Amino acid sequence: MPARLPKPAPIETKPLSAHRSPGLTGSVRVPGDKSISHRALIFGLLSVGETEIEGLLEAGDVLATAEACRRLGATVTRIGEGSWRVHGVGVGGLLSPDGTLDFGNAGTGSRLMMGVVAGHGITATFDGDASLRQRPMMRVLTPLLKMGAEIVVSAEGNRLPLTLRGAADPVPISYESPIASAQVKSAVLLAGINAPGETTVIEAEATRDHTERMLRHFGAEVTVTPHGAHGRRIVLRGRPDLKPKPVIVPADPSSAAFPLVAALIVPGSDIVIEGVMMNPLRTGLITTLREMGADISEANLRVEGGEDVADLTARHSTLRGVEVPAERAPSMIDEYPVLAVAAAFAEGQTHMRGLGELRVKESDRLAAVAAGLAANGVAHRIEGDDLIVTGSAAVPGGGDVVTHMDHRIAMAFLVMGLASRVPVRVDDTAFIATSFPSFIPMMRSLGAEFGADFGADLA
Ligand SMILES: O=C(O)C1=C[C@@H](OP(=O)(O)O)[C@@H](O)[C@H](O)C1
Ligand SMILES: C=C(OP(=O)(O)O)C(=O)O
Repeated sequence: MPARLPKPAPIETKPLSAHRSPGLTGSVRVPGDKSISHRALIFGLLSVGETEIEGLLEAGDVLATAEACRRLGATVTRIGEGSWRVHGVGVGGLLSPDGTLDFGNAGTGSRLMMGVVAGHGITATFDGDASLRQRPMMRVLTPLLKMGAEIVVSAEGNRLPLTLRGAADPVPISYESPIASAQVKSAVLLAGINAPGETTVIEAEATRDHTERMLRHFGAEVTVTPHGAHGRRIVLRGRPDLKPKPVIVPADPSSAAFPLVAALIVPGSDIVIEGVMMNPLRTGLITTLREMGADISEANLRVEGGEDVADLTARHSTLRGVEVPAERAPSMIDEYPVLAVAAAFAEGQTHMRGLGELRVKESDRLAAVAAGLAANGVAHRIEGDDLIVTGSAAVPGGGDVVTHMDHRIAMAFLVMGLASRVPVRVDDTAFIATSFPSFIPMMRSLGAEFGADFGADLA
């Protein structure tokens, strides 16, 4: 009998305040990359035999994908901390699951698995929490329907809950994605695995390439060529014989972003974040922070699990506002909430361009960030899809931040409170467990001061 999967912690509202802290010091390793963790489980499902995964992110979003893989026929076993085995059934061997696949808060898990189901002659019902039920699914369903999948039933606007009938013989397509989205690209490629011939995705802006890398790692033939100024053309030869391969998951740069920015804004800080993935399609935040004057250095550059990783040292820095070009957005799409916090502490104006996609994340992040900045006395404005923040080293703070079921909003504003004059309160930290369950204790280990005191008396 396989060991039972750990269940995601029950969600209850957990408010928290972050207080001006002494300099952060010490060395930490943030958990495994969320994007790679989802994909490692899915590729384990799609290969016949045993895939060993080390460093898997054990957080709500990924545990939901693990459970979905199990219901589609894989045996998924936790061996020890971050150490997992997936005994997969292989392409073509998937089963129609009993009951609903519940993806909780996870856009990536649900959309990638829609690609998997679309490429198999099976039927599955997808659901999620109130945040995921709001998120657009047609972006992945449009190409998947062209490949032969059918929507059996769905909530209004083709949102979740949704039942998808896959194609036993998916049609290979060439798809020019109108959105810069690794989830869309990945859904098409995952469906294309079971299609005869070549499935092509053309993206105008290069997005994270973990699916392409993992396809190759598991034995598929993928060619990637430049397309236009910033884009790529990805061609997958269908029906590869995927073979299980060990996966080592590097530390998540999107999680590292929080201690990184905290060290830059809290005076006296000097921290090390070990083994952070430095895939250039994920390092837009580091590029931007350095342009702002951040003291971030890389040491022990090495390759782990097929990805470049480095130990990052970050020290308190005097930051200045910069222009952040729209074409950089895909390489730092999840980092804008915490970049906005860095911008609040930077002298002058930081102009972040092309943030339309932030409106359809776990919350409307453009609106949630703007509301959080307003609550904490930070001058800012939204112009179209741009966010413009006018910062200064002295951020008032004192705000009550509404997190809207969004882990990154919660973590970003807790980071702000570590350096603002008056503590910052967030209404709910429960969703941090979807991507970074150890965030609060890890930040405390560096010297961050949080309280549980949620009330008007703090100011
Ligand atoms: O493919 C992935 O693993 C992800 C892609 C991004 O979403 P989009 O594809 O919607 O940009 C990102 O925001 C998400 O956290 C993870
Ligand atoms: C957008 C995110 O994730 P997802 O789309 O998987 O919910 C995120 O983690 O910031």
